[in-house]
Amino acid sequence: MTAAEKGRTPLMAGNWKMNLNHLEAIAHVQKLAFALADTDYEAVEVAVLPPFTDLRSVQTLVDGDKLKIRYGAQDISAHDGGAYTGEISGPMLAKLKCTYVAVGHSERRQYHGETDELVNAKVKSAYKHGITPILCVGEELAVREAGNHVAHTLAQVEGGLKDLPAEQAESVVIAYEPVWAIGTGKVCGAGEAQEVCAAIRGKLAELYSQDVADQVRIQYGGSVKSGNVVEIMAQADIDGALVGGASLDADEFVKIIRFRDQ
Ligand SMILES: O=C[C@H](O)COP(=O)(O)O
Repeated sequence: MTAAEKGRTPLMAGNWKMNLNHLEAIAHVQKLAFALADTDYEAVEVAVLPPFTDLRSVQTLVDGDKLKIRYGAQDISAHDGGAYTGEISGPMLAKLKCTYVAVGHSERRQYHGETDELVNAKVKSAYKHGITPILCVGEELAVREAGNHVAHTLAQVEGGLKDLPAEQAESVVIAYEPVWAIGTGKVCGAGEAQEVCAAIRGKLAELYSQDVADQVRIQYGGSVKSGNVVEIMAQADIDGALVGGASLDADEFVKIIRFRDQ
């Protein structure tokens, strides 16, 4: 059964990473909104995760034009405020009405040394301020080659959700992103992605309950494009995509969002 058949609304989120200034952000969101005008947002949820500096512009556009595109941030501080130079807090993101925040993206883990413990603190900070975390997990190439990809990813899920109550866990979004497939053009086979996403759902059932596991949306991320999204979205435990590079091309992102039209 696909996500929709299970009652989980697919979430297509564009992670812009460190791309597009606030003026480019406005043009990009306007183009997306125009192209998505007749989209049934009840059937597919659309979100963009721009850099922090774009959030106010995106908020103004979304509010002003009553767009149904949601937005969020790419990171959140574990702290609510204070002497943390360069950090952006949950209260700041909540004030900007962010719906989502990506937490523990592999680029944060790799370049900024984020541990499961810190990721867990950020997940809790997001919930504390009413923002839904998109918890990113996934293995590096060496881990997959050693055959430890499932265990590695499940450990990240468990670490990221540590001590999180079921009422919060049931709304978390988990993005499975094999690191070796990010920005490389090497897409993880849909069946391989499904194997890990099914294991993630199994872990959620073990940590919480089958009911919680059935509610959580699990995205796949890593070189998603219009040419492979249909096969990815046909997998039983994949409920959306976290799209990097392809989300910067409005036409391509729209084709991904409208995967059902293919
Ligand atoms: O957050 C998005 C992922 O890192 C995937 O990026 P990508 O679509 O450029 O491979």
